[in-house]
Amino acid sequence: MADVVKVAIAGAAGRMGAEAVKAVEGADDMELVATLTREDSLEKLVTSGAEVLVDLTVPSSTEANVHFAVEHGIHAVVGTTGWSEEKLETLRKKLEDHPEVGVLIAPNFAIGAILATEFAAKAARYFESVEVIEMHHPNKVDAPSGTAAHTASKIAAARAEAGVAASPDATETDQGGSRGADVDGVRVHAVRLRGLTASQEILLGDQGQQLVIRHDSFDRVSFMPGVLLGVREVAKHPGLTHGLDHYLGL
Ligand SMILES: NC(=O)C1=CN([C@@H]2O[C@H](COP(=O)(O)OP(=O)(O)OC[C@H]3O[C@@H](n4cnc5c(N)ncnc54)[C@H](OP(=O)(O)O)[C@@H]3O)[C@@H](O)[C@H]2O)C=CC1
Ligand SMILES: O=C(O)C1=N[C@H](C(=O)O)C[C@H](O)C1
Repeated sequence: MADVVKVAIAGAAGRMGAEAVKAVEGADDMELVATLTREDSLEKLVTSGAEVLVDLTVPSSTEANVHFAVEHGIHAVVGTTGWSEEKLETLRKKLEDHPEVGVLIAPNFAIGAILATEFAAKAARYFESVEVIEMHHPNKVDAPSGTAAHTASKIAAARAEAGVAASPDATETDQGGSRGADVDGVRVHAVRLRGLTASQEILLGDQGQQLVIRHDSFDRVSFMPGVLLGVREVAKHPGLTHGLDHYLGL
């Protein structure tokens, strides 16, 4: 890519999209060539000459947007949630036909949240019990959060690799899903509360002790350095990258 990266933002009218527009406009090494709302045709990506699509839309839109970008040789930096393992696998296969294209699916762009997930995965093998609580603003449309699902999966993988048993739980009746969602065997609880932006707590328990790893995003500016890093790096990483931790050398 040239010194100045041509960027398009889908979901530009949304909470994250509006913040990303400001961030890209403020970056000397980027040019915002297109903003897309739900009404816009994806052809705008091609006609604007975009080199990188930043997708900050909704779970029901993101897959089509990213596949369109890949088919047209445009890299994609994706913050939108809703990427199941099945959807990721479909995308991996599509990328095999476009080996020069890079896609970053980032469940969370905030460095603190990325580190919290890493620390939790590292700690998970040493504790008998682990559960995740995510807390967000009440306008969020999906639960559990993409970050919490990603964190739980990484915790589960780390525990499986270390041969740690499932967290003990004597629950016999669970009315209304009180025990939360089961993500790869790890319980994930979702709170929706006015005043919050995005928080995550990982509770790790063992006999007579508890470790709590917590991260709070108080403002969406917390995500912007990660978005810009993704835009700068994505072309250097062809294929699918799941998690900004891979660009950070974590
Ligand atoms: N990875 C990260 O660090 C972060 C990820 N997120 C995720 O980013 C996504 C966006 O969050 P947020 O900004 O709060 O949500 P918003 O609902 O505020 O914004 C989403 C925007 O996308 C628009 N949209 C929907 N479909 C399309 C489409 N096909 N093309 C263009 N625009 C479209 C929506 O329009 P309409 O209103 O008409 O539906 C809306 O304006 C969510 O999945 C959220 O979980 C959020 C924060 C951080
Ligand atoms: O919708 C949000 O706000 C957020 N979504 C992402 C998620 O689902 O993990 C990232 C962050 O938690 C904010």
